[in-house]
Amino acid sequence: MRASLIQITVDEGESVESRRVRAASLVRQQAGADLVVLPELWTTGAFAYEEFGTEAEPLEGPTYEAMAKAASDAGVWLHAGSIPERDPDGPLYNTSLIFSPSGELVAAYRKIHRFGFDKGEAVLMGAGRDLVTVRLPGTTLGVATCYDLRFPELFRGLVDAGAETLVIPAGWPERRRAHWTLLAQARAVENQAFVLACGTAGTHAGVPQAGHSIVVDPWGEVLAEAGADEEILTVEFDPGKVATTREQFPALKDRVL
Ligand SMILES: NC(=O)CCC(=O)C(=O)O
Repeated sequence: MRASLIQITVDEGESVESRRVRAASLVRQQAGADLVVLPELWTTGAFAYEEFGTEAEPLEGPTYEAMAKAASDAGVWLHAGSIPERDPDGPLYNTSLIFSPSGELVAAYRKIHRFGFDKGEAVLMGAGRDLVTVRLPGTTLGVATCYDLRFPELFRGLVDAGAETLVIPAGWPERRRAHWTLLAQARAVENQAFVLACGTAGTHAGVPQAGHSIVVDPWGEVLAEAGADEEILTVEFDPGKVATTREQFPALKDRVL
């Protein structure tokens, strides 16, 4: 399976519309990949709290339209990262969109753990409730978003629902880059699953981004890691390694709780 993680730059020097057009073009350039991944809140920036309200879109808004078309033009499964979603009957949500190679929306995931403690996303957005998995030929994706990475019980739930490849779009800051790498490897090892974690480059709202998108295999080996700048991280992996790792080192079977 070939996956491309698009570590796009998110900064104030580019308009949301221009970045949307550029992201769609980058997705189209990945034709031939099986799965393409974009980061969290790449239209606004994950820390650009003041823009969440002004740039929020309905689920089937401009980013949905652009990404559905890009997925079908490229013929790829697309985890299009997340958007600030405006629910007509409720609050904003940090919502990930996943498209099939024909451009159909196959899943939407509203981020469960909101970041910011008593400010930012934690107060501006509502919390999702539902775990989301997506069946692809050869593997089942389990999806989570950025701060979710710190909550291992969410990933256990995804594994119980059949997840073998954990896809985590993020807008992780440089300040806590060591946590990002460590937690990505931990989630891979403890769940004996692939982890595909895609961050952003650049600086927005004064927060330098870590970049360093990473792909980890079920044994915890780092298969590929990006630098800090905009980059397409492409990796080939064998989804069958999840089953062999779980068979040869059956720690998941020893769960007591
Ligand atoms: N956008 C986020 O969820 C940021 C998470 C983060 O900075 C952290 O967990 O540290």
